[in-house]
Amino acid sequence: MPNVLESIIEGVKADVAAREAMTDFAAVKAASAKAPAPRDAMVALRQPGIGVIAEVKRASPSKGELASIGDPAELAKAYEDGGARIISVLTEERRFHGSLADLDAVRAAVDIPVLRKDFIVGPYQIHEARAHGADVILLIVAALEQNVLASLLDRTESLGMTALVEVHTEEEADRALEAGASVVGVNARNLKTLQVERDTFSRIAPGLPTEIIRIAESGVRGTADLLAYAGAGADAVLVGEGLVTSGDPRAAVRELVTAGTHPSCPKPVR
Ligand SMILES: O=P(O)(O)OC[C@@H](O)[C@@H](O)c1c[nH]c2ccccc12
Repeated sequence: MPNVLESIIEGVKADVAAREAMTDFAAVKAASAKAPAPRDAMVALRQPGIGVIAEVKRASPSKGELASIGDPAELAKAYEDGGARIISVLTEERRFHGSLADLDAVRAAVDIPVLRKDFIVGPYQIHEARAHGADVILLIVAALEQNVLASLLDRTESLGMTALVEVHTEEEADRALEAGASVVGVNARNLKTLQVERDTFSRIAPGLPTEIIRIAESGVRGTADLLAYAGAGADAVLVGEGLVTSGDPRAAVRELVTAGTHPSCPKPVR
């Protein structure tokens, strides 16, 4: 039996193959070269205080449908108004009900950097992300062989984008560093079991070199969770479900941003 991550990736590969049959690699590469220059996510992430990366997330494999998002552009604008530093857009279709159309809509609506959140398996999706205006790409260590991870990271950076390299274990964190990651995301949700393991971040983050930007992913429902991650050394938190189910995403982001920039909020040690 394939685990959840493996079965998601199987679907993603089939979807990429279908898109590639319509628009070949050379064409998507040419489109990525013509896209307006990427925004600098590192500058956004280095602002003082704990940043909020707010996610446009319609559904998840663990919970099914989370929110009916009629207008992803409007949601992204609310996040930006609320003070988010980066907008994450899920583009995986089968389990997360996202799309490249969502990415396009968000890109057109906001000025801050945009993250394409998907299960990247090859260079095609990186050029595709750039062609659709992405500034940041998620690379999931657990989904990639080491040499592939390193080459996708290089390709992301050579296109002027930033890679958020996602890990769940100390071994994966070592692989992220070995590949040359500068931004590491620790996902509290284990993508093989879908369980949220709350101490994952505090276990892994202290072992990362001080210059690495650390993002705490998943399980943030309110300011107490943000402050706990801040205390464990997070530079930013990535929040999906807590915002899309809040009823008032602008206010929900604002509350997190206020807590993350308050003088009493623990700061990363570096
Ligand atoms: O909805 P949450 O618990 O706030 O989590 C957001 C984000 O961390 C989660 O969507 C995520 C983290 N890494 C991923 C990789 C693929 C898909 C989704 C994810």
